[in-house]
Amino acid sequence: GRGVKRKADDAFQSVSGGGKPSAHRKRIRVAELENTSVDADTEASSSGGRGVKRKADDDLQSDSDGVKPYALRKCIKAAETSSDENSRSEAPRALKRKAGCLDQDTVAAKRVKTAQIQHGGSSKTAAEDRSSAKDSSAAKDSSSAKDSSSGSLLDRYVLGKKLGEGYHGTVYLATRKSDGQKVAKKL
Ligand SMILES: Nc1ncnc2c1ncn2[C@@H]1O[C@H](COP(=O)(O)OP(=O)(O)OP(=O)(O)O)[C@@H](O)[C@H]1O
Repeated sequence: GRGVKRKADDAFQSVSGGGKPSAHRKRIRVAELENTSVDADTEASSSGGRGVKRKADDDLQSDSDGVKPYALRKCIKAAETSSDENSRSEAPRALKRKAGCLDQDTVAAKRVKTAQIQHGGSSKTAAEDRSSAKDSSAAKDSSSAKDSSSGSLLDRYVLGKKLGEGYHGTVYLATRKSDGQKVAKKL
């Protein structure tokens, strides 16, 4: 309750206190925080007390690392929050997603979905999607070195439609003659 009220007051001050220089306003805020530090500690178990303490830390941080870009500061804050709350695994995942770091499974699953859409869809489950994606990328990886220079590729695979284009080549849907497995082949 108190934390929320103080936060609202701070926000009001920062909007309406345009006349005061910011250094002066900061000093006032630090003085306020120092005066209420005992309160903040005793209230540590309630949400208001923690909020005040965290806000004070944030303010100090934004003073010291003013040169860091906004996104970087946000990342640092999220990382700190996650280390504060050890039991939560959401924050690192969110960070990863934010940074655009998709793991390999996700990328493979996306690719299979793309292929399915192009072929009019199928009734495979997500698990099957993933495993077949792995199969196709494994097949692509293991055979590309051998096949690129030899003419044996067409002996072992029946090439299908074009799936897409990368920087280093074009990817085709292919069927392995030996077992009928559909794979993605990059030529
Ligand atoms: N297994 C797959 N299923 C469906 N489509 C695929 C598959 N693999 C690749 N593609 C399609 O082919 C395109 C090119 O794939 P590729 O793996 O060559 O991409 P890339 O890694 O960007 O290329 P490069 O390695 O040459 O830079 C993809 O964007 C995708 O549309």
